[in-house]
Amino acid sequence: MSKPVKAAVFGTGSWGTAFGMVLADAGCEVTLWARRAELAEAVNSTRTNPDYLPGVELPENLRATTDPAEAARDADFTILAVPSQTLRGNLAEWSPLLAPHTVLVSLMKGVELGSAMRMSEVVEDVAKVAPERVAVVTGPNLAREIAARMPAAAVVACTDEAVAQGLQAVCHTPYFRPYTNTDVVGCELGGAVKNVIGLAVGIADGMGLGDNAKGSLITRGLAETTRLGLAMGADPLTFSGLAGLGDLVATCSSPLSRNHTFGTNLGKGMTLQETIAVTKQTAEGVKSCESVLDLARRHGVDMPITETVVGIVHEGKPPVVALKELMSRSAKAERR
Ligand SMILES: NC(=O)C1=CN([C@@H]2O[C@H](COP(=O)(O)OP(=O)(O)OC[C@H]3O[C@@H](n4cnc5c(N)ncnc54)[C@H](O)[C@@H]3O)[C@@H](O)[C@H]2O)C=CC1
Ligand SMILES: O=C(CO)COP(=O)(O)O
Repeated sequence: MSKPVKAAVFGTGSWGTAFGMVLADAGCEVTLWARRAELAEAVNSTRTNPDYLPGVELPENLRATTDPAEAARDADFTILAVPSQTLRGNLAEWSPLLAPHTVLVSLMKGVELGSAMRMSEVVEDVAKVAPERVAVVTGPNLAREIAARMPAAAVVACTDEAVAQGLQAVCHTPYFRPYTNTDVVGCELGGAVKNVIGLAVGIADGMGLGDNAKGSLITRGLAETTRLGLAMGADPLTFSGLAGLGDLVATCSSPLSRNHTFGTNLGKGMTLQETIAVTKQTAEGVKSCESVLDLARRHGVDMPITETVVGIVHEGKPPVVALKELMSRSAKAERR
């Protein structure tokens, strides 16, 4: 019998744990790296992650450690599931420990502040690996639903299709159906920008603006994501797939989305500080809206919804004022 595939998952938060469970259900031997000893101990002794996925029973072939070397040892796939803005520092510590043959896999949906780099670019830069050794998992994958083994499709993207197919094979389960894609740029942009649009839709929901507003924001959000993607060399068709429309719809309709919920709280009138205080998990769009706008400006692309979110979240613009400005922009053709 061949040896089981080994996977290391760095980050024992919601998605790291849930995706670790997917890999374990698909037959991999999975080791989660946790920052806190109490959490690693709880995973190993109770087979649950009480902090991030309470009530979910984790498989036997998944364990946790706080030792990054132990997690990384001999891993065929090294999965990265930490906040986008801490990845660079985290990976600098872990890089020397990685197995030489390992494929690095980003689960993260953000863009680095300052550099405006996508997560796979940060991985290549810090771990000094070629793009063919870096893959991305994205799509409509709310962690709590996956952890409940509710059905979902996903995208595994890598510039090397054979590598994407290898990852697809090791995370395919009866409830998790991954498709391959070689458009890494488009897949990562879809994931990062949908968080910003999720914030916008949440704000609109919190203000009680109705479902027409939601449909309009999702569609125009997808239009500005596609404009940015085209300027960055992505395949526009990626944005009508799971990494684009699929994830936008899930995020913008679900109370499980942290970005959507964050926006809803702002739209209801909470201050930024109050909203941050009640948000226990990573809402990537809060920081990445600034780096997405940075990318848009670098590429000369107009992204009015992203600009509006930055105005509300980082510049203290009242949502009612932002709405008025967005609606009174000069009239345009739908496609240009
Ligand atoms: N939760 C979800 O439904 C999904 C999340 N994602 C993406 O996955 C990434 C991770 O998100 P979640 O697991 O949901 O977040 P989370 O907030 O549930 O967990 C974050 C994890 O990172 C760790 N962490 C926080 N700060 C750290 C630091 N300075 N150094 C090292 N580790 C640190 C935390 O201890 C925790 O284990 C994000 O980019 C998110 O957009 C993608 C798809 C679904
Ligand atoms: O990316 C996600 C679903 O695909 C999770 O969205 P949130 O980070 O907003 O919870």
